[in-house]
This record gives sequence, structure tokens and C-alpha cells, in this order.
Amino acid sequence: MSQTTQAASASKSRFSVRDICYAGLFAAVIAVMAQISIPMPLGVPMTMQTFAITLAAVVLGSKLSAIATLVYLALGAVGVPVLANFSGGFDKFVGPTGGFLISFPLMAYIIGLGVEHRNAFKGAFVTAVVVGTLVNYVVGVALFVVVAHSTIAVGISACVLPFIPTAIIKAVLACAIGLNLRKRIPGLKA
Ligand SMILES: O=C(O)CCCC[C@@H]1SC[C@@H]2NC(=O)N[C@@H]21
Repeated sequence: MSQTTQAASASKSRFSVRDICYAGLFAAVIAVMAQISIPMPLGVPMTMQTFAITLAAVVLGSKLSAIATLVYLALGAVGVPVLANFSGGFDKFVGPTGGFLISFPLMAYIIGLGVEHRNAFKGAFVTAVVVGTLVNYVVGVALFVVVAHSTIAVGISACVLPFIPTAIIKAVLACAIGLNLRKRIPGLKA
């Protein structure tokens, strides 16, 4: 391949090697944070996954954080014990917490869009964090209700109510730390 062709294909490539390393690094961060997990009576554990996913989204932005999250889920799907409580395997995706898992990339993408367009209008960033988090909970409840053959009320009791206070704390912390990190990490737009 000539140098001109190589330069042209490099400039067309969406992600640099550095971007791919950041995505891998954040996939690892999510895997570690997933192990900070407290079992809950109705079967959905309290975990730090959403903290790590929000952090990844704020630091990396929409596309790269969605990729980091997809890499994390792919590892989990093939059986690497990166999901909550050192679990893994495809069956987790069709289990009671599968809805949370499958919505993680979309959650990351929405929050990442919010950080990229945070100056578009007042409240853009907060709106994206709220919408991304809501998507996570709506899909989480929906799959729980189907898999556990429960009512929506039981789904909300298992998947939403116990997590509201910590969800707010995790989101605020992840956004504060993430916005700070974003300014300091080379190659990321402040
Ligand atoms: O099995 C898994 O690895 C997924 C667990 C999902 C836990 C969800 S994520 C949103 C909500 N907040 C929590 O702390 N736990 C639940």
C-alpha cells in the first residue's frame, strides 16, 4: 500500500488506536465496578455498573462509550465473569437482570450525546443523564416482568424503588468525576 493510500485510509478510520485503548480500559473499569455489588431481596443486585457506565459516557462520549459497553457485554456473554457477582454467560442476558444489561450501551450512548452537546441548550446534559438512566430502568423492568412472570408493580419494586437514592448519588458523582477527567485525558474534547 502506498503512503498516500495509507494516509487516506487512516484519516477515514473512525477511531484511533488511542480511542480503542480507552474503550478497552473503560470496559475493564465497568467489569471491576460490577463486582461492587450488594445482593437485594428481590434478586436484582445493587451494583456500581451504572456509575462506571455513566463515567465512561461522560469521559468518552457517545460512540466510544457505547463500544466500551458492548466490549464489556461481549466478554460477559461469552462467559467471562465480568457481570455482577463475578457471573457471566449468555443466559444472564435472558435472565431477570438481562434488560439492564442490554440497555447499557444505549444508556451510555444517550449520556455521551448529552456531554457532546451539553452547550446546545440549558439542561441538555442533565436531560441526557436522566433519559439514559430512565431507558436503563424501563428496559430493566420490562425484561424482569417478562422473565419473572411478575406484575409491573413487582417489577418496579424489584428494579427501581430500592435504587433511586443511590442512582442519584452515582449519577452526580460519575458526572462530576467524568467532566473533570474529560478535560485531563489527552485526545478527548473538553
Ligand atoms: O447482572 C448484572 O450484571 C446486571 C445487574 C443490574 C443491576 C441494576 S443496574 C440499575 C440498577 N441499579 C443498581 O444498582 N442495580 C440495578
